[in-house]
Amino acid sequence: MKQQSAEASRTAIPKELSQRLLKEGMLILLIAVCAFLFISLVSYDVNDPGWSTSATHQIVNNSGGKVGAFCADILLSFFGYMAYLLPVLIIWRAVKIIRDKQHHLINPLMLMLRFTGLVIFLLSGASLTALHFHVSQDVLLHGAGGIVGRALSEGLYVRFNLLGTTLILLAMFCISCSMFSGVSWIKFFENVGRISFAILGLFAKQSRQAATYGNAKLKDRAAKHAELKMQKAERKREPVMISGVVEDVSREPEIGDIDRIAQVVEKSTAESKAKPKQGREEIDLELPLSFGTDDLDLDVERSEKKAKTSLKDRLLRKNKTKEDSSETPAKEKRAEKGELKGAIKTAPGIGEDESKAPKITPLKTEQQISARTEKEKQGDLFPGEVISLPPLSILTPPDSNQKKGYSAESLEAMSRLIELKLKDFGVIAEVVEVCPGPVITRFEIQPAPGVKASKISNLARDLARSLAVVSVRVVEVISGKTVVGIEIPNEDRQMVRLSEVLGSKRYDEASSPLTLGLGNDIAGEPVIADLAKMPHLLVAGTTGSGKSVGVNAMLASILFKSTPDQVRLILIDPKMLELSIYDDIPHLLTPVVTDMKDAANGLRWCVAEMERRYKLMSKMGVRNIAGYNKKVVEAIEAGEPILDPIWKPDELSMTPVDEQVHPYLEKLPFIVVVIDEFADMMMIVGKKVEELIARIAQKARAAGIHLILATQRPSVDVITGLIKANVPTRMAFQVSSKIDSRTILDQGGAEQLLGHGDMLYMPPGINSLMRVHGAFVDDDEVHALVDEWKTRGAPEYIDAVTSGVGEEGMLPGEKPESGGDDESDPLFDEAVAFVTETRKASISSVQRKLKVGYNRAANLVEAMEAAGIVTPMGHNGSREVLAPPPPPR
Ligand SMILES: Nc1ncnc2c1ncn2[C@@H]1O[C@H](COP(=O)(O)OP(=O)(O)OP(=O)(O)O)[C@@H](O)[C@H]1O
Repeated sequence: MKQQSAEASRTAIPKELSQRLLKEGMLILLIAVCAFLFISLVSYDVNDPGWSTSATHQIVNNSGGKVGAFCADILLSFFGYMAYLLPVLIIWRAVKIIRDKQHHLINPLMLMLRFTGLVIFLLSGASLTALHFHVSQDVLLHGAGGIVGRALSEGLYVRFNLLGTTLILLAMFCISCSMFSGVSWIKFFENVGRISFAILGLFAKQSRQAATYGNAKLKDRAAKHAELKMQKAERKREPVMISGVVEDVSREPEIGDIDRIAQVVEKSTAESKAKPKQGREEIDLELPLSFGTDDLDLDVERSEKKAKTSLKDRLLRKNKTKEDSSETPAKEKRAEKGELKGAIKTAPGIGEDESKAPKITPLKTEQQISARTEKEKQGDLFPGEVISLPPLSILTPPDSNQKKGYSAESLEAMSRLIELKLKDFGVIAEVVEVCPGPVITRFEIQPAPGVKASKISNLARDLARSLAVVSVRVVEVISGKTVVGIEIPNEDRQMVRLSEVLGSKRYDEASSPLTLGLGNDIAGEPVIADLAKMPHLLVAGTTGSGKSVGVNAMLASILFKSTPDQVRLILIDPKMLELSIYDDIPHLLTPVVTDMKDAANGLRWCVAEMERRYKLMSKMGVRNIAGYNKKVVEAIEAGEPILDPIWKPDELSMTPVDEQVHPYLEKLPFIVVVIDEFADMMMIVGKKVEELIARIAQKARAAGIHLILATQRPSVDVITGLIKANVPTRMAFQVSSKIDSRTILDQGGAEQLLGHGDMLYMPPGINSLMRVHGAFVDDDEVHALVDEWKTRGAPEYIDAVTSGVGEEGMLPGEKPESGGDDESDPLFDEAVAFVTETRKASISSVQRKLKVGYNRAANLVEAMEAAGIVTPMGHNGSREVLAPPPPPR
C-alpha cells in the first residue's frame, strides 16, 4: 500500500507546479487576446463589415481580420475611445499579477474587485468622453463615448447638468481607477508634491550658487572671519545666545550673519549628534554688528535678498535639529522656537504675507426705532388725558449723511501698519479683529506669548505718534477675550445725537424714571444707565471736554421720561449759566440755586428729607421708596388712603390743634440733586459740603435721593477720599494727565480720550471701564424741552429747601454759622422767653416765632444751650427745656 502511494507521488505533477503552469498559461493567453484586440482596435476601419455595419465587399482592412473587425466594432460602438484602454489595462494588470511573486494563487475576491473597478472605469470614462468630446460619425459611428457613454451621460445630464454630471463621473472615474489599479490618490498627490518640491529645490540651489558665485571673494572673507570667531568662541567655551541674534529685531540679517548662523548651527548639530549634551545648550554667535556693512557693496544686495529667503528654512531646520538633541524642557523649547520664528518674521520681506486678514465686525448703521418714536409719529388720539411727556421729535435728528469710518481695505492696511509699528517697538502681535465704531476703531491684537499688556499700554503715546493720530488708547483687558484692544480715532468722527440715543428701544423699554441716555458705545450701540441703581454719579473732566453737555443730556433723559410727580430736581449751579436754563419747569423743588449758602441749605434739607422718608418707610414696614410708593398707591386706589404716621399737630400754628387736618400719605417722588461744579461749592461753603454729600450718599439710595456731582477740577482736594468712597459710579471726560484720570477712576485712560463728549464710564459694581461717546444736545433743544414742560405745569417750590430746615438737618457736631453765637444777640431774651414759655426748644420754632433765618435761630438755641437753659440735642434731635417758665406777667 505504501509502495503504491510512493509510486503515485513519484508519477504525479507537484501541485504548486501545476498551479503555476495554469496561472502562467492563462495569463499568456490573456495577453495574446488583448494584444489581438489592441491591434484590431488600432487598425479599425469603419468600412469593414462588423457588428454595426455590413459590407458587400469581402476585403477586410482590419489587421485582425473579420473577427478583429467585429470585436473592434463592438468595443468602439459600446465604449467609444475608452475601448482602446481596455486591452492595455488588462495587459498591465496581467503583467502585474505575473510579477507579483508573493501571491501564488489568484484571489477570486480581489479579481472581482478589479473587474468591477474596470467596468466602472470604462463606464465613467466613456460617459466623460461622450460629454466633453465630439467626433464625426465617419470616424466613430456612435460618438466618442460610444452607446454606453452617451446613454449614461445623457441620463445624468438631465438630472445634474454639465457641472454636476462631470463631478459625479470624475469621482467615479477616480474611485474605479483605485479599485482596478490599487493606486492611492493621496500617495499619488504626495509624490507629485515631493517631486515638485525637489525640482524647485534644485532650481533654488542653482540660483543660490549663481548668486554666491559672484561674491566668492567676499564670502571667503566672511567665512574665514566667522571661522576665526568660532575658534575663539570654542576656546573660550563661552555660551552664546542665538536669541541674541533674533532679539535684535530692528536689524536686518546680513550675508555674513547668515553664513555664520548656518555654520554655527551646523556645527552644533554635528556635535549634538556626536555626543548628547547636558542642560540647556546655547551657541555663541557674537555677531559683529559692524561686520559686513563695510565690506558689502551695493551690487551685492540682490544676492543678499536671495540668501535671506533661504535663511528662514535653514534656521528653522537647524533649530528643529537642535531641539531634538538638547534636553531643554519642552516649554522653554517652544518659547525659543516662537521667539526665533517671530524674529525671523520681523526681517523685512520674510513671512509678512503669512499673517491672516483680521476679522472685521461691520459697523452698526441701522438704529432700531422705539415704539415711542413710532407712536409719536402717528399722533395722540386722546390728547390731554394725563400729563403727557414731551415728544422726542423736538430733538434734532441725527445727520444721516455722516461719513461712516474706514473701508474694509483701509482697516486691513491699518491692521498691518499697527503690527509693523508694534514690531518696531519690539512687540510681536497680530491683529485678530477690527471693530469699527462711530468715533473710534478698536483693533484687537493677540500678543505673542510672554508679551505683557502693560508693555503695550506704555507704548500708547509712541504708537499715536508713529500712526500720526491724536491719541491711542490701549485696553489691557477686554472681558471674555484674551486680546488687547488698541483704540484709534476715526478720521471722520460722527456726532452722537441725543435723539438717536433716546429714540432707541433700550431707552424706551427702560422702566426707571431715572433712566439716563449717556451716548453710544464704541460699536454704536446706545448706552442707557439707571441713576437709581448708581445711586450717585460723579462727573469730571477738564474744561471744554463736554461735561455740561453730558449733564444736560442726562437731565433731558429724565425730563423726556418722567413727570414731576415721579422725579423732582434740585439744580445747583455756581457758574450761574449752565443750569439756569431749566428755571420754572414743574420738576424743580426750588429755583435753580446759584448762591452757595442756599446750596448748603439745600443739601441740609435733603438730609432732613432723607431722615423723614426713612421714618415713613420704617413705619410703613417697607425697605425702599419703590415699596413705599406701591403701598401708598394701592391704598389710594382701594379708596383707603393711609394717614401720615409721623404727623404731629403744630402747636404754634394759628389753627387750633384739634382743627388741624391729619394729612394722608402721598406718593414720594425721586429727588435728583445736580451740582454743576461742586469744587466751587466746596471752596465757598467749606468742608461741610463734603460731609453733607457723604451723609446723603451713604443713606439716600433707599430714600430715593440721588446726586449728580460734576467738576472740572479732578484734584484730590475736590474729589476727596470721602466722596469717592460714597460715590461709586464715575464718569471721566477728557483730562489733562494720567494723575487726574487716576483721581477720578482709580486708573489711567481718561487722558487718552478725544474730548467733545468722549468719556469713560465706570458702571456701578463693575471695575472695568466702558468707553462711551456722549450724546450731544444743544441749547436750542434744551430750550424746546423746557418750553414744553412749562406749558404742562408750573413748579411748586418748597421754601424750606433753601431757607434752612429744622435741626434734624444739622450734622452731628456741626456748628451753625456765626451771626451771634452768644447771648449778645438782641433777640436772645425774647427767644429765651419764648422757649421757656412754650417748653419747645427747636430751631424751627424759634425761627418762625422770631422771624429770623435758620442760622440766627440756631445760634440762639446754641447760646441757650451754653447758658444751660436747654439741654444739648438728644439722639432723636430734640432738646429739653431746663429753665423754669417765666413768671406770669
Ligand atoms: N457729545 C458731544 N458731541 C460732540 N461735541 C460735543 C459733545 N459734548 C460737547 N461737545 C463740544 O464740546 C464743547 C464743550 O462742551 P461743554 O461746554 O459741555 O464742556 P465743559 O466740559 O462743560 O466745559 P466747561 O467746564 O468749560 O463748561 C461744546 O461746545 C461742544 O461743541
